[in-house]
Amino acid sequence: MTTVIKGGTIVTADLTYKADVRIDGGRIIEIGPNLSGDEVLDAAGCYVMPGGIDPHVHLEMPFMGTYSSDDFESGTRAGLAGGTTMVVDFCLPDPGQSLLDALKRWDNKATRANCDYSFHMSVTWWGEQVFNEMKAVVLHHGINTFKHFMAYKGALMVNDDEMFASFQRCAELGALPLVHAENGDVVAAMQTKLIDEGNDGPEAHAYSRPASVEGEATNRAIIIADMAGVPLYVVHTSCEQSHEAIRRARQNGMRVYGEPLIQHLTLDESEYFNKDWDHAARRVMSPPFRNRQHQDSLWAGLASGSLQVVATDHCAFTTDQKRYGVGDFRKIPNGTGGLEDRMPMLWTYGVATGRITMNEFVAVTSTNIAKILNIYPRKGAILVGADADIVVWDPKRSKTVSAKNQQSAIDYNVFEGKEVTGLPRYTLTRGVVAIEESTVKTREGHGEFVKREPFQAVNKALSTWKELTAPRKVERTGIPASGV
Ligand SMILES: NC(=O)NCCC(=O)O
Ligand SMILES: [Zn+2]
Repeated sequence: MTTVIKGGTIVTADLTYKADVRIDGGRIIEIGPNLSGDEVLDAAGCYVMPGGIDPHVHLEMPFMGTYSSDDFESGTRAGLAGGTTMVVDFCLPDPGQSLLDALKRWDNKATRANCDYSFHMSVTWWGEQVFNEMKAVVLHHGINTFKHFMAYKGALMVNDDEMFASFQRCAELGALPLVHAENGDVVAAMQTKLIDEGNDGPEAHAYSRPASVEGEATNRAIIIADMAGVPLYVVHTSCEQSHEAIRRARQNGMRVYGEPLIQHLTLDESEYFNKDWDHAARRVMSPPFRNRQHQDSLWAGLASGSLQVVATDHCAFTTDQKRYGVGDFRKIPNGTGGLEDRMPMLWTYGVATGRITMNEFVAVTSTNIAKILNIYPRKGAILVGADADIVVWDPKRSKTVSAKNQQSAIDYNVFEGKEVTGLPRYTLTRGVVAIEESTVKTREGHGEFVKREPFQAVNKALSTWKELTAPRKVERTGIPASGV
């Protein structure tokens, strides 16, 4: 059966033009005027765009003594409802655990996915076993990205020497390291001080993680990546200090990518000063929300290209779970939702306000990350041969965000009450209609794992340059006798 998306305007990262799209076998098979098919989807007045890719989600994540409450079923259903057709979760080995054993757990969880997915592997400890298994992860399991937490001391955090060793291994394997950049030692010390002073509420979470600790860690990770000769992807870039480090590195020729979250772009630190404990705690995530100056910097980075991707870090905990931290903000599970709202919020606060163009919207929600992850043009493109992961975007549909009608399993929404204009009319996952306006037609288990090949070009270029510029012993004749 062929499906035709008819009468819409195709918007890609580079082009805007009118054409129909014909789909068969889950792929785009033709793009052109006046196409016909067995099933016709009316796209009049809509933009036909590559479905969103969210490269930063945590579904059923074991974290801070609990599990995040959206699993691969509810999480991917939420994503599809908001126009996202692929997610990348983080496989998280326990300290000392085999990476391959951890991967089995994630493979099992993901069988319920409604859309395609992939994994980043997290490096949560270091040793010969990790070094060896990284190769199998890249070559046999289709994972070309490794995440490093510079925060969460005593839990997920890795030290600089471990990070340097892992980055060097990534360089050899054609993999890309990711960092959660916050100085975990300083954060831990700040947390203790705040608690000792009687500052135990959710606002203290923000006090303990100022922008400077993020900027410092970003800069440190960039230098370690440069020394290791590997590109770097900085997740949830939330502040000017971190953006500044990324911008400077890029100006100096380094391949460094930055990923603001929709939450940091549209919500600010005043959320933590709300008198309602639950309201503030529900918004506790790391890094915390910042002030307007930082938000302006992130928007500018998206417009100018110094920041490349908008993600969510979707890691949703219920109010009851957040209440584990009553009396001690350090125990509030860190994380917020966002999968269903990322694209509508970015369209409303980005495209409709003129901060970014429609083409930049496609770039930062889909195409750029597809290129960074090495899955373009299978994903992130409206091209013949690409997977038919497509969102038919109706710029006139609107709603008020509310937990009452969201797909996510949790009992609140950090964007509650926001008016968004710009929503999917249809979301298609490999050619199958999963969302038709407000009707959810998702199919549990439809999602497939997307294998990602190691990087050839960038890692090769970096290693060639590294070799050319490596320190070399100067061969001398007539060396004078030792002075002693
Ligand atoms: N970001 C956050 O607060 N929770 C999810 C885990 C992480 O990525 O740091
Ligand atoms: Zn993180």
